[in-house]
Amino acid sequence: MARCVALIAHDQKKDDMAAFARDHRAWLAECELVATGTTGRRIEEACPELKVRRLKSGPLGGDQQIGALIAERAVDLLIFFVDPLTPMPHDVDVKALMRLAIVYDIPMALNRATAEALLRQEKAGA
Ligand SMILES: O=C(CO)COP(=O)(O)O
Repeated sequence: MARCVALIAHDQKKDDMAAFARDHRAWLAECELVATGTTGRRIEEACPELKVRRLKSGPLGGDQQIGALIAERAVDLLIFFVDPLTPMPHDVDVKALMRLAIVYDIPMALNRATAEALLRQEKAGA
C-alpha cells in the first residue's frame, strides 16, 4: 500500500516546502499525500501532477486533523517545516501534533535537512 505522507509548512517555510515537493515530485507521486490547507495548495501549485488531500488550514484545525490521522495510524511520515522565529496563535495545536507523532512513533522531520535524510532512507527502501 502507498505510504501516507503528511506535509505541513508554516508561512515563512512554504517556499522551502514547494521546492522540496518539486525536488521529490517523482517519489511523492507514489505516495498518498495529506496536507494542511494552504501548504497543500502551494504543493499543488508547484507540482500540479501531485494529488494532495487538503485539510483545514493550520490555525483553523488542520494540525489537529493531521494529529487525528496519526492517532488512527493513517500517517506513515510527517514532514513539517516549522518556523521557529514567529509566534503562532495555534502553537498549542502544533505542540499537540508533535506530541502525537512522538506517541505513535511516526518519523517526523521538522526541517529540510531531516526531511532530505528521511527521504534518502525511504528511497533506499529502509
Ligand atoms: O499553520 C500551519 C501549521 O501549524 C500550516 O497551515 P497552512 O498549511 O494552512 O498554512
